[in-house]
Parts: sequence; structure tokens; C-alpha cells
Amino acid sequence: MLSVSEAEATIFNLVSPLDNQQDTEIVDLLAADSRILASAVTSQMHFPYWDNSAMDGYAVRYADVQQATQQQPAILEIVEEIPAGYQPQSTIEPGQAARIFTGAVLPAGADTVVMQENTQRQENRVLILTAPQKPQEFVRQRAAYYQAGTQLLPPGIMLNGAEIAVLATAQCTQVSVYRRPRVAIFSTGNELVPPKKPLQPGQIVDSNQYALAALVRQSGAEPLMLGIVPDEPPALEKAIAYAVSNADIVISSGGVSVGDYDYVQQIIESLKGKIHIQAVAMKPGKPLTVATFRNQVIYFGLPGNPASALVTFWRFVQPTIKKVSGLVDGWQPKFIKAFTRQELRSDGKRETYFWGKLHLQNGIYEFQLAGGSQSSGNLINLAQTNALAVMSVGQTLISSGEEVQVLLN
Ligand SMILES: Nc1nc2c(c(=O)[nH]1)N[C@H]1C(S)=C(S)[C@@H](COP(=O)(O)OP(=O)(O)OC[C@H]3O[C@@H](n4cnc5c(N)ncnc54)[C@H](O)[C@@H]3O)O[C@H]1N2
Ligand code: MOO
Ligand SMILES: [Mg+2]
Repeated sequence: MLSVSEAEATIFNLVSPLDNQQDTEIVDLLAADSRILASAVTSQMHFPYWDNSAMDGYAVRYADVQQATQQQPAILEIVEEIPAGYQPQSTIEPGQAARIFTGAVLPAGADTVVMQENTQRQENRVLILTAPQKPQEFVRQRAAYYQAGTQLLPPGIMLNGAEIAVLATAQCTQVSVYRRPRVAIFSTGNELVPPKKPLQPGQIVDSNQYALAALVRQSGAEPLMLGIVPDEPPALEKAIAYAVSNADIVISSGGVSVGDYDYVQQIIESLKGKIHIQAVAMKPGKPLTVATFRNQVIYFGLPGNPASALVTFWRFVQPTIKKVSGLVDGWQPKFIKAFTRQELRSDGKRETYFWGKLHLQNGIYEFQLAGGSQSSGNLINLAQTNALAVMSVGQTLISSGEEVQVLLN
């Protein structure tokens, strides 16, 4: 049985990002939100596009105003008014100034802006009452923030509000992003029925497929829901064969333990899949099965118990999807330290994951254990959790108020 860290290393080594040439699509800027940029973006424009004013005030020549004081103001003749969006017509000569507003183009000849609070207007003249601190004050210089032709955005980043603003500024109205990874999902079990169907004795609702589809979508991928597959080898073989030919990642739940109806590993082998992981020393999630097909499609056989399926998804599948999606940084699982509000107990045999809610209390993270049973068969108290506290192998107790590692879901 692998340790969790060995399993993690094995899985993350097996997966590589989608191809940055073939696995891409062009989307409109407004549809690019949360997508992963496939190729670097450069612009032929500087930013700012041209020298412009950072203040409402007067565009001046620094040499004219550097000695100005309240008692001995510099007196300048106003030769032009320059609102934002207007191309200045005149050149500022010694002794002259232009009225200017925030964002307006700096006229030729001027090198400094004096904010209007430091001036006094007298008809066609302006009195500069305070000298600027330095030349160029309140001028946003052309190309100060970005030089045309250099890299504006690197590939492999997620496009959020700020990146979309940058793309808009560079007039990139269409962008090349990675296509969403396709994730096939199916549930195995003769006892399972879809949520709409009335239950016969012994049946249960297939909740895993719904949970996994939502989590897959939240991870930025496209779920391909293949339904419920009975615990029968021919049906399972058909489902797995279809899934591996139609997806980048396959997730099944159930059928990976040692019971007489647990056929998943056997069928993977009969389809020439390579099994890399058969069990992991974690609780819940011990029978997690990981395989690859034709060395590129990765198969996760998640345990059927609802908590086991979700915990193994958060721990291993979610980072895998993000890595496959092309993200260069930030696909890895995120752990933080928190103080547990309740004591946590385990038998110390497997790395144990407790579900609960992370609270930010006066700047300190606190972990609130979900009330009720922390059994892998219980899915009810998984609702409204957002984190998993982790207890290492060999550790049996973390007292309340002590520090614990917490995985963010
Ligand atoms: N003798 C042993 N028995 C079990 C072991 C073991 O080591 N020795 N491991 C236990 C652990 S740990 C887990 S976890 C489960 C994993 O079982 P499977 O992955 O084979 O899953 P199933 O047997 O098919 O189902 C387990 C459980 O989960 C319910 N289930 C299944 N699919 C769904 C679904 N889509 N939605 C909701 N609930 C589902 C199913 O009805 C069972 O109750 O094995 C232990 N046994
Ligand atoms: O590992 Mo199982 O997931 O403990 O119930
Ligand atoms: Mg079983």
C-alpha cells in the first residue's frame, strides 16, 4: 500500500498538460473568464499609449516652475485646454502652460503636471504656487508600464478580471485558451438508481456521479456523464473502453475493493490498462485505484463510499484536472495551518482526513470539524464543508486548540 505522498508523486508524474498547439480553442474575450491562456500574448502597443496627465491641473515646463512659491509664484500663459481624448495642437514654449485633465495627452514642450490645488487661475494665466517635487511629476510616461513587443501575459495562467483588463487594453478581443479537459464519469453498482427513480428495497441513489460532475466543472473541466454501470464485467468493460476513448481523464466510483462484485481493477487489466496504484494508506479512500491507458488517459477508480469518493477527488483528482488543463502554477493541492476547534482522533494506521469548515477568525484560521459521523458512508455532513484536516500516520490525537494541516477543497 502506498503512502499518500507516494501516491501523489506517482499521479502528478503521470499527468501532463494538454498540448499547447493542438488542444486549444479561440474564445471571445468575454468568454475567456477562468480559462487558461494557451500561448504568450504580446502587444504592438506601449502602455500607456502616450505621455498623459495623472492629475487635473496644468501641463508645464519644469524649468519654468521649479522655483515657484506662494510668495513668488510662477506666472504662465495658458495656450490650450486639453481634455482626455483630445490631441494637443500646440507646443508649450517657455512661460506657457496648458490646462489639462486626468488621462489627457501631454502636449509637446511640457514635461510636468502641476495639480490644480497648487495653482491659482487668473483668466488666461495660471499662478503656480508650489514647485513640483521633481521633473515629470504627475506625468504617466508612454511605455512606463509596458513596452511594445515584450511579453504581456505568459502561457499557462488563468484569465481572471485583471488579465482580461490587460487583454482588452492590448485590443486582444479573441484569445487562444486550452480547451477544457474532458472528464468521463460513471458510477458502478447494482444497487444504484438515478435520483428521479423511486427506490426499491436495497437500492440507493447514485449521488457520487452528481457530486463528481459538479466538482469536475468547478475544476474547469467538462464532465461527460456516462451513467450507472452494473457490477457485471461485460457492462463494465464496455463502459471503461468507451470512457478511455472519449476523455482525457476517467473517474469511476465503486467496485475497487475486495468484494466479489468489485471488478474495476480486473477489467482495467483486461483492457490493457496499466495499474499504478491499487491502495493508498489513507482514511477514507484506501482502495483508490489509478491506471493509465495508452500512457495518456488517466483513470481514477474512486472508492464507492461517498466520503471516500469526494476526499480522494479533492486530494488527487482536482489537482490532476488543473494540471491537465494547462495551468503552470497553482494546480497543486493547497495546505494551510489552522487551529482545530475540536479534538481529532484516529487509530494512526492511515493518513486520516477529517471534513469540516475553515473559518478565518481575527486573522487566524480555525478548523471546525463537521458534526455527526465522520464515517466514509456518511455524505450528509459533507454539506457546507470546505476543508479537510489531515492527521499523519502514527499520530492518534490532535487536541483542541492545537495546530493541524488543512487541505482547502
Ligand atoms: N473486506 C474488506 N471490505 C472493504 C474494505 C477492505 O479493505 N476489506 N475496504 C472498505 C473501504 S475502506 C471502502 S472505501 C469500500 C470501497 O468499496 P468499493 O469502492 O468497492 O465500493 P462499493 O463496494 O461499490 O461501494 C461501497 C459503498 O458505497 C456505496 N456507493 C457506491 N457507489 C455509490 C454512488 N455512486 N453513490 C452513492 N453511494 C455509492 C455503496 O452502496 C456501498 O455502500 O470498501 C470497504 N470494504
Ligand atoms: O477507505 Mo474507506 O474509504 O475508509 O471507507
Ligand atoms: Mg466494494
